[in-house]
Amino acid sequence: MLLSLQQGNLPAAILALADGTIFIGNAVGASGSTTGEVVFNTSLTGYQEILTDPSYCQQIVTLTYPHIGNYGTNDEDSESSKAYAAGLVIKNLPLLASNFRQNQSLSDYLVQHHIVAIANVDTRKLTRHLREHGAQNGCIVALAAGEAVTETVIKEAVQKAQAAPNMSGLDLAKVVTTDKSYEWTQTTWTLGEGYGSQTAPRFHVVAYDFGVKHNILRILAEKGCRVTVVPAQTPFEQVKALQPDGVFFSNGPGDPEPCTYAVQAARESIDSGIPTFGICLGHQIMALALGAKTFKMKFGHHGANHPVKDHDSGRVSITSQNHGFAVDAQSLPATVRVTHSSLFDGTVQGLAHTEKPALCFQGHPEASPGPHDIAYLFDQFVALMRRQTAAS
Ligand SMILES: NC(=O)CC[C@H](N)C(=O)O
Repeated sequence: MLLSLQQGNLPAAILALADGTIFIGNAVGASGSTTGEVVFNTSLTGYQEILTDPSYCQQIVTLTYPHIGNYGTNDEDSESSKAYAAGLVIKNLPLLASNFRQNQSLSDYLVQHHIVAIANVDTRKLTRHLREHGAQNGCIVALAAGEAVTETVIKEAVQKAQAAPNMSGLDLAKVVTTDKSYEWTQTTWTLGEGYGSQTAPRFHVVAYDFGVKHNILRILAEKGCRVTVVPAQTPFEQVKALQPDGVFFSNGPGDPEPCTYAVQAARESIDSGIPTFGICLGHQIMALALGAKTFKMKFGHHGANHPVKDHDSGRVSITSQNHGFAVDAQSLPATVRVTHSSLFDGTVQGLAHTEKPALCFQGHPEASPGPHDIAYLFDQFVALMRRQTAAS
C-alpha cells in the first residue's frame, strides 16, 4: 500500500492556467504563489535534477509519473547551485521517502529552495490539456493552513497566469549565466566514490554558460578537458584569446532568438575553425548562427525516453529531452546537414557543419536525468579536438 499525503492533512493549493482551467490540490512546497509556463515532463525519476536544471527557469514543471518524492533528495544530484524551476505540479507525494543516499524529503527540499508546489492534481488530465491546447502560462497559489479556495483566489490566480510574460522572445540566458568566469574540474559520479576530479587534462574547452547543467561540465572534465566557463555575453575574441582547443555552447532557458550576442559568438567560433559543440539552447544558437530559423513548439519535448535516430549510423538512441523551441528543418542552409531526428515527431535533433568542425544536439547527451545512449556525442567533440590538435 502506498501511503501518501492526502487532501485534508495539508493546506489547499490551486493551479490556474491562463485559459481559465483550474486544478485544486494541496500545497507541498514553499508558501505564496508563482507563475511560469506550464510544461509536462515524462521522466520517471530525476526530479531533483529537473528542479535544478537552469533551463526550467520561469517554467512550472508537471511531472506525469504519479509518484514523486519516493527517494527523497540528496546533496549530490543537483545540476546547478540552486533550484530554478518556477513551480512543481505532481500527483502523489509519498509519505515516506526511502533511499540510502537521501538526506531530505522532497517537501522539505521544496520549502528550503522556495519552490511553490502542488500535489494531488490530476496530472493526466492536465497533461492531456497541455498536449491539446499547447504549453501555456499558469499560476500556483499555495494557501495558508485553514484558508479556503474562494472565487476571489481563483480569479486572482487566473489573472496572474495571464499577466505572466510569454516565453517567446525572452532572453533568459543572460539572466541565469555566471557573473564571472571559472574553471571546472569535477568529473562524473560513481557509486562508492562520489564525484572525482580532473587532474591531467589533454584539451582546453571554453564553455559559454547560458544556464549550463553541471553534468555537461563533469563529462567534459571526465573526457580529459580542462574547462573554463565564461559568462553568456563574453565576446568571442576574449574566448579565442584563451586559446581553446574547443568551444562549447550550453543549454539554457528561454528563446534562443533574442540571444543575438550568443549567435554572434557562435558564428565567429564556427568560422574560426576551432571545434565547436552545442547542446539544446547551444544547438539552437549554433543553428541561428548558421542562418537557420527556430520556432516555438506546441508543448515541446520534456522527458527521458525520446527516441532519436542517428542518420550516419542508423542507430536509435533513447534520449533525455527538455526543449520548447526547435530548429526549423526547412530553413537549414546547404552548409549544414541533419545528423539526428526525433522519431516522435521528425523534428531536427542534431546538426553538423559540412566543412567546419562543428556539431550540435537538441536533446541532452549528459542525461541527468535519463539514459546515456547518446553520450557518444561528447566523444565526437573530443575527436574533433584531437584531429585539430594533431593537424596543427
Ligand atoms: N534545455 C535547453 O537548453 C532548452 C532550450 C530552450 N530554452 C528551449 O526551451 O527550447
